[in-house]
Amino acid sequence: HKHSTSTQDNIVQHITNENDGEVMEAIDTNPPRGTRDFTPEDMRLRSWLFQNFREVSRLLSFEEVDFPVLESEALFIRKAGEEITQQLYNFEDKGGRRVVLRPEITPSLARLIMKQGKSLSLPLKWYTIGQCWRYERMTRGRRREHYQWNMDIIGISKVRAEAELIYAAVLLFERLGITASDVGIRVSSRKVLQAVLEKYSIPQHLFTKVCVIVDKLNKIPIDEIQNELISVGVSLGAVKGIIEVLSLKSFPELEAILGSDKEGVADLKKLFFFAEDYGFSQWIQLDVSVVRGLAYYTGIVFEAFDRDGKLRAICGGGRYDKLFSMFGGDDTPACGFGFGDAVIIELLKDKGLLPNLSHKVDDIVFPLDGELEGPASRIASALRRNGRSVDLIEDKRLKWVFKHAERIGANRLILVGNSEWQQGMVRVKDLSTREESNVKIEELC
Ligand SMILES: CC(=O)Nc1cnc2ccccc2c1
Repeated sequence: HKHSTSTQDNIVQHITNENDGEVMEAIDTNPPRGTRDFTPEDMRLRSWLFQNFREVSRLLSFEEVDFPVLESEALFIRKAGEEITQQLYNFEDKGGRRVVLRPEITPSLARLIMKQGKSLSLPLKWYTIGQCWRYERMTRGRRREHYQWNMDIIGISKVRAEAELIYAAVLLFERLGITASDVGIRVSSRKVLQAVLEKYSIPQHLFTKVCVIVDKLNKIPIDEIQNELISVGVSLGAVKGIIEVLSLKSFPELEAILGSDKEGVADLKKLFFFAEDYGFSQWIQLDVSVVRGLAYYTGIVFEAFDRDGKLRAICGGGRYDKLFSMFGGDDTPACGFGFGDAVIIELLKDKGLLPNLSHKVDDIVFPLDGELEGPASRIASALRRNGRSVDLIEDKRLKWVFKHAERIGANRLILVGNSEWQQGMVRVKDLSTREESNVKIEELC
């Protein structure tokens, strides 16, 4: 009989084996809360997406790098109240070290650049695809891990770098069949917000906190935003001014408020100018409400969104010229973006753009009776050495083998039979033309 006790996190069933009364614990087959397994079908879709990330990185001459998922907690301790630093998946290891499962990639990248110091010749264009973690109360049932494609350009201070990054994202979208009518990219610059703070003579040290709060616009009610701004020390007049500027959507409006000589406005105008040459003008729009929620952005910031407004941001990034000096390093200009593996898949589903990926095998090799298993292995081995993927079958009935061949979409079914083998032949059924023929072993390729 079964009697099960269930706890929140893992259901463990005690199956009492009546024969010898021994309790055999059945493991909980679910992965840890907020994490996913990838079945072969899931993995084909993920690999297809990641292959596209890699191809775009190659097209833009980015080099692949990688970092440990485990990092020192110190790398992510920031005082700006970001959600990402309030949900650190942190713990103390057996050596008493404070460590985390990284919530993002950029700090690790900065760490490696600093570690390599003068030996690196700038500029660098690096990319990685890595799993990131957060620990949030499961009340929201959100995932605790996702994979992110990160693209970063280190050592270029001009806006051309941001144009390359936005172009990379656009190229990825186009490769997946997504168009500028499906997705837009909101672009702004934190220097615009900085100009507003100066206009209201708000002290510089509030800049990062204001950005993190303002990033929650359109996510939490406007009066909560105002309260949070006031609570960090922004005057009511300045709060009104900030909210007003954030609603601007055109350069004339922006210049009317800030003047056209402002660095932030000039940067954005350059970006929109470059967009013409790159061919991504249709994708971008000025939207001053975009600040992104990470403390270290200092200049242009951008995020891709679905024009139906059903999904969270698809990807996002910006310039972070102060991150290296924050870590005690030189003032190295940098910009980059992160592109998650979850929202993009939801978008592709909504647009009917999910690819139909099946398990591909070139040949199925099947010995028609027991003592032909040796020859069958010999044939499979020769074919594999020639680069063909082979599924060598045994202990199955021929009926099953035919169905299996159809199911996994093999190109050829190679049957090793006695009489044919005596003449150095095998029977080959081409599964696309359905032709059957006897083929010499050496002609099998
Ligand atoms: C849609 C989704 O899975 N978002 C997600 C999931 N896990 C994360 C883990 C760390 C940082 C951000 C994350 C974001």
